[in-house]
Amino acid sequence: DDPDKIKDPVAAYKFLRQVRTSKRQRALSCRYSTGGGNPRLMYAPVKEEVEWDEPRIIRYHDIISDREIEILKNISRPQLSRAETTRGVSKTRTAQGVFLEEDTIVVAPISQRIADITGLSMDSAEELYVQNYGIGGRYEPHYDEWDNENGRIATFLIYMSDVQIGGATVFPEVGVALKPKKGSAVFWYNLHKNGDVDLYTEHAGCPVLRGNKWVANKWIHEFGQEFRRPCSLSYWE
Ligand SMILES: O=C(O)CCC(=O)C(=O)O
Ligand SMILES: [Fe+2]
Repeated sequence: DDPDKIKDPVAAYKFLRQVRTSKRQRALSCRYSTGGGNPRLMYAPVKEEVEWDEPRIIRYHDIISDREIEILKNISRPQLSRAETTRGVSKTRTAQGVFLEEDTIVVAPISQRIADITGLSMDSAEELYVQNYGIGGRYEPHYDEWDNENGRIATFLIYMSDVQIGGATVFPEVGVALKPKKGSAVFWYNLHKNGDVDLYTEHAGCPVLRGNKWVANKWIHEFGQEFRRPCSLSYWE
């Protein structure tokens, strides 16, 4: 039963709920990383956990403090409620979101940290996009990038809350479920090195059944990564 073929969203989520942390996922490794010797990370290595190998999905622990999270939520809240009145209701995404300007106190250091951790340039990245899901809030299966020039080469998804029940980020094509864990982030490339979309990166935000889910997305684009992530003609890289 493929969710794409299921038109009824309730049936689709019954399917997605079956996506569970697999044995393979648990066997993958965990280590401290300095981003390949980045001086800003040498004294405070980031705890890195491989959630999946193909596509490579990396979880970074404790990359944002509770204080920073509170500030981000406080900045976002009034703008979220304003967005609600002006926007039509999306059928595939029942969350409220806002892009935060880079020049606010907490946002710039977070971008710098993402650059240090991933080794990628933030020059062509989008502003940090904060989203809040209430009970029942969900995001149906989608790709972050489809077919644009200077597309979203990678996604850095920060969890700004735990969720009591539900709310996992799932990759139905590969069977990975990422449980929101406050202060952690997950990172993956949406594009192969040749620029094609990695079809295994389709993902969804499962409905929040109990609790309140906050995430922040940093979408990183292709331009500026030419020397950081060299392109390749090979499909599989
Ligand atoms: O909320 C999630 O777990 C996923 C969010 C997402 O995929 C997106 O905003 O593009
Ligand atoms: Fe997404």
